[in-house]
Amino acid sequence: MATRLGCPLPSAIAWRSRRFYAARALQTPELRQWVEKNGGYVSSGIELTQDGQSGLGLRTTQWIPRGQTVISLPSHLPLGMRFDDTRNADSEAVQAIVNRVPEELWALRLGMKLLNEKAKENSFWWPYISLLPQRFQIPIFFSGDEIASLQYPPLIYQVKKRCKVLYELSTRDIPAVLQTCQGEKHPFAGQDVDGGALGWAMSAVSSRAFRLQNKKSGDSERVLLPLIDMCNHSFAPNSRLEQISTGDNLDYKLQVVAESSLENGTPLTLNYGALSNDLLLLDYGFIVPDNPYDRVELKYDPSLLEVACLAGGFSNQGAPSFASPPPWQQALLAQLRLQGAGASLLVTLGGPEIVDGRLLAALRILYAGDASELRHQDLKQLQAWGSQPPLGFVNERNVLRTLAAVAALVLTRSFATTAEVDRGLLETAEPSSNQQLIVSYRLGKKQMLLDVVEKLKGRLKMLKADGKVGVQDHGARKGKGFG
Ligand SMILES: C[S@@+](CC[C@H](N)C(=O)[O-])C[C@H]1O[C@@H](n2cnc3c(N)ncnc32)[C@H](O)[C@@H]1O
Repeated sequence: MATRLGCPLPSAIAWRSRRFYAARALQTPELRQWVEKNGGYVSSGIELTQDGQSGLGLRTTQWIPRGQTVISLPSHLPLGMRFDDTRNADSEAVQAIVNRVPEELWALRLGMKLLNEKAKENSFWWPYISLLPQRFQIPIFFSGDEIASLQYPPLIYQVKKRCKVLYELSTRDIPAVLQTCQGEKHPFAGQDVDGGALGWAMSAVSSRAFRLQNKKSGDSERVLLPLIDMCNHSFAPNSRLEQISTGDNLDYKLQVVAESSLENGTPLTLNYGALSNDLLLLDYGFIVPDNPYDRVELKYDPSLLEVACLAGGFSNQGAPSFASPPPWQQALLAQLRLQGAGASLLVTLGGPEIVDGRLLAALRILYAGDASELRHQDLKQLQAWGSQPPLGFVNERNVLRTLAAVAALVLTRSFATTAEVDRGLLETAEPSSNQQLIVSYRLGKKQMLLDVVEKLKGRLKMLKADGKVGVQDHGARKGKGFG
């Protein structure tokens, strides 16, 4: 079982029918016609294209003015859960299977619907479904060795968790439901729904679904948007998705609108959301270099702080007691939710804030000699950098040194290769290969930690350079104190 976890999806390709292998790009006029025939609109100024890096995409074939609608879909074209839809009602078996899928694996829930539609090749959505990619370069399809070579424990944990759920569903839960369905009642035309098929369905949905407001229930739901989902991602997109109410009833349409004027030949891009590289890789199979939403996650761990404190130059004597701080410090750590019931120990390094505010505040508190030092501070101030070190020069110096050592320790403890080795590997990796994706991903995390160390060292230098820093102006602060 342990070895299968890395790759429980052997037959993703075998599951697919021969007809399914037709070149996707060749079928794209059919998709356009299908959208138009079913009440949608597609501007004559856009076309589908293909490149080696991001697959299919949409591109302008003429100048498009800002604000122009380039695609419009009526509300019956998106493919969502919609079990009440009588036209393409799911069988009881599919509903029974979906009910066994954990809620957090929403993509798989919707994917089951997709598998059901796919089995009926004459389904309403077939012109769209037949264009979905045959394979996905996402970590649940990586080999065990490739998953291990991601090197970053939080992501490896997530990948293994997904693999385990898929494995259990496909070997235990789904067969239990399907063995009760024979002949015409079989929702997938007698085909096994194994880990490969399930993994395919989950990947198809996780890499393409959009979150929309359900006008009837008011809830948000994830749906697949034919043709619109051919837009690739950018954090600085040139198009936006709009959900527009039509008339007085609850009906709506979905539109892709040009955010700026677009020159001929411009790829249409949408923003998939404020997603870290972990989520982009897990769900979509790509990463964005210098992603502003990416962070390195770690657990708030007193023993790590202890080692970092010593590595930062503190002697054993005089070092704070990280594992069992005095009660006044414990009370503040609890307010930061780093201790006690309801604690949330996940903290981050990287991003514009350099380190998680809670970790910064915790260290400032732990290095404070006694509660009176904090009486003119509030927790909000302690979680931010500000122009002055809130608890004085010595406290801030200790905090910065310890944080830099934490980042360096995470770098050396978590990752089996150095950034330098990874850069060398990238020079020889095949473009668009799993190896290139994996090494780029882990190198991004390492670079982020190296940047954190550099930024903290920079702050340390500035702290020394400014003679005034460290003189606490207690008189200037009023109220809000908790000391
Ligand atoms: C919603 S689909 C977009 C259409 C897709 N390119 C296709 O071939 O069907 C999302 C997928 O497109 C690719 N993609 C989108 N934006 C990308 C980007 N900025 N860089 C690399 N790949 C991207 C990824 O494979 C992702 O899973």
